[in-house]
Amino acid sequence: MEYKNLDTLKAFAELSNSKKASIKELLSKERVEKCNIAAGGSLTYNYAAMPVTDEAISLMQALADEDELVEKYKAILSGQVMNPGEKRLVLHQLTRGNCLGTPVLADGEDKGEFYSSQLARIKDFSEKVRNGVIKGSTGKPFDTVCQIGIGGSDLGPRALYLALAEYINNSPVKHLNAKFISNVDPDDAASVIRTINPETTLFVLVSKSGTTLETLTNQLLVTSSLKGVDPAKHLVAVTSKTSPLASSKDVLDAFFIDDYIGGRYSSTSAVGGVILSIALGYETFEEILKGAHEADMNALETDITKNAALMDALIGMYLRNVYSYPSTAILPYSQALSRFPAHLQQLDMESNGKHVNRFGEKLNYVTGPVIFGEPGTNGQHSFYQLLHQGTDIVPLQFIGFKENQAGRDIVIEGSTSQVKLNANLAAQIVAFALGKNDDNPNKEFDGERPSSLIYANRLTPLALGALLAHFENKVMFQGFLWNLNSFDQEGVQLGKVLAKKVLNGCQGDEILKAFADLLI
Ligand SMILES: O=P(O)(O)OC[C@H]1O[C@](O)(CO)[C@@H](O)[C@@H]1O
Repeated sequence: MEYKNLDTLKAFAELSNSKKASIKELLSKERVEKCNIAAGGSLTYNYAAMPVTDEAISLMQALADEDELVEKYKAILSGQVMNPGEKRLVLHQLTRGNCLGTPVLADGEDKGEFYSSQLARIKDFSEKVRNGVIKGSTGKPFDTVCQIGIGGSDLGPRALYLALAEYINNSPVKHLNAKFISNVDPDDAASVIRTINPETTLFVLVSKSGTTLETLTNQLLVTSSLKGVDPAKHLVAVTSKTSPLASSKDVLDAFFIDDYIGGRYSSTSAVGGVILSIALGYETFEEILKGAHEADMNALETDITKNAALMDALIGMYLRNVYSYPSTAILPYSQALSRFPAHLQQLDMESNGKHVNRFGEKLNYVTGPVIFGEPGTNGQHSFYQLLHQGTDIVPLQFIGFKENQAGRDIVIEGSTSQVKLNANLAAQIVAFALGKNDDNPNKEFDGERPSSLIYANRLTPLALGALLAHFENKVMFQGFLWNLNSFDQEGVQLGKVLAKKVLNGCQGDEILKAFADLLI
């Protein structure tokens, strides 16, 4: 859908060209207290340090209304085809609740029913593994679960597990160690196999397509290493019903994900549900789903000052298309979120790193930004020099929590470590925004570096679910704004084809062979 009329976009552009807002001039105590949006799942999104004036906000509201962004979201939720090319539905939000209250039927199947039946199976299976009813082939209960998968079959589930491991350790809920194998690099699998006891480890083989080279290779590498056990009793599959894996006899059980759920949007399906329920308890996974559903409900707000994901999306587009900033940094001040930026790289860059619109027409505007990031305060000792004094301005997305997860802390020089962490977070937001004058240019900070902050009291399963869904919905709204198909990934296919060509001897492609000869 093109914009009904381009006045809003033109006004948007003129606004920034003619009178670029200054964060230094905008920022105040009152603005910090005013620019908060409840995002669901105990999260709050704060945009006080973004260069958006009231005028820009009213233009963004007009753009959201003109482009019918919430209506498009409702169309997705009700199972309408959004992508003309693929005739595919986009149903990942349905895995955590039914926002519109009506079941989504696709080819006659009640998808809500399918998802709840899969959840029931995950609950039953994970409880039996955790309480020793389901044991390994030598009769020992499982104490470790290991996911074999890559991309969306690895990044989201791994990020969510790492985000809650310490939280669970500091709770009465039993914690089964989870490990992850993803890369076809044999050292990846070796580094995990060396640390596990085959008799007490259950492997979760995750591949929606059931054809991904890395995952199938690792399945054989792992099962060939399992001495003294029957591999089929130590392996479950998570795949689509239409994949070759669905009918494999080499697995103890199989859980299914809907064809209409993209890999990078699949953490709240069985792709994340099986391993998270076995490792952290089904109730923990249920809380993640609850938080994600609350964020999905928040994303239905038509008033952008009440819709955190939509405001985040609009500001992101403003900084990308009007200020022409090429990248965005995700900076969680929480070591538990160490792999969350990596998950968001796939979510954002594989969704909106596109050069044609939904109708296959070449675009004449820029689309998805480069996403990178590391937890704070570590990033401060790594790449913050460029963020503060580099020649490129990089929009920043901070994430922070008032309390830690492990419950263990120490007071040194009058403050706890958690307070020191958040003192750095608050300081960085202000340093980026306001900078510092200095007679020595090398010590001068221009400021005017835009940032947002998502915060909550503590990184709980509920907050984590909402955080996951917030970014999924932000990326979805930006895809609508850029008129893209955010739910395919043609850009990853060429590399796979050429890799297969190398494995088959390069078939006369001398440049390909020249590089292959350097390495093989
Ligand atoms: O789950 P599968 O089908 O093995 O795919 C793994 C990943 O490969 C991709 O298809 C391409 O990177 C991702 O979108 C997906 O998450």
